Amino acid sequence: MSEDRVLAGELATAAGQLLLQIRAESDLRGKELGAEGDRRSNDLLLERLAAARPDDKVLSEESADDKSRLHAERVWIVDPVDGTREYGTDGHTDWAVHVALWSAESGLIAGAVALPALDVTYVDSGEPVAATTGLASSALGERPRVVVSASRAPAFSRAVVEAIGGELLPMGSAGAKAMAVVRGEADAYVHAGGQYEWDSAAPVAVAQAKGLWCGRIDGSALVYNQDDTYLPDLVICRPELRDAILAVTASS
Ligand SMILES: Nc1ncnc2c1ncn2[C@@H]1O[C@H](COP(=O)(O)O)[C@@H](OP(=O)(O)O)[C@H]1O
Ligand SMILES: [Mg+2]
Repeated sequence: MSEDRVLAGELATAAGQLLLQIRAESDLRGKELGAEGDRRSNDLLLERLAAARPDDKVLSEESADDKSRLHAERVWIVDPVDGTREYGTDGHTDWAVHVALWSAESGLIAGAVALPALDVTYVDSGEPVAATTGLASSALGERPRVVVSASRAPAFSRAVVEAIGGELLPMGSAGAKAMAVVRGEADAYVHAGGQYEWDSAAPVAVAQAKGLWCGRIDGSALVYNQDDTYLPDLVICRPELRDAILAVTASS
């Protein structure tokens, strides 16, 4: 595995452990805990990236946007806590830390998604694999499961599950939802209505390496390190579901 991928995995895991510790030791809950976790996880990621990769730029949800990244060769795209709402709520495991690396030459070249409450970090293998070997070995179920935001499910959610004869599974965090598809617990993740580059960069890097199809709801490519970091919609799904899902989402 490339050194960048190893670093992405180490940083996401370390930030996740810090977040677990903060949650265990703090009396804060809700938005206050989310804000504290965001700030301290961001500090850890920025410090460790500055030490390990001093020449690279960083785009973080929790930092001022340094536009020099637009001319950089390599940009780390990080979300210190994804699923902030769930992190602040007792009993939730659907929150994540995202660390991705984008290069001007090749787009996303490394990605790690830590799910600290589940004690697991997913790192993209860097080797594109066939869908049949990369995905969970289970065949597509009779009723494919579609994960959607627990608080902001897209308007087309119901139409998507009707088109594929599936069922909806609400869940927090873009990273947690994408990794549910990577694990084979779900078959697709659809989102629309708002999101930013840091919400999807690392999850997409991992999901693509697993042979999942990733793109916008109109079928176009997800493009990162843009001036405007708003990237409001995406589909991550088993390739065999792509056409049926896009038939609904592209016309919505
Ligand atoms: N309509 C919207 N506008 C902006 N961001 C959105 C959004 N819907 C979801 N997101 C962001 O996408 C991430 C996953 O959301 P959800 O849990 O609802 O699926 C969250 O990231 P953060 O927790 O990092 O803010 C959330 O803020
Ligand atoms: Mg996020």
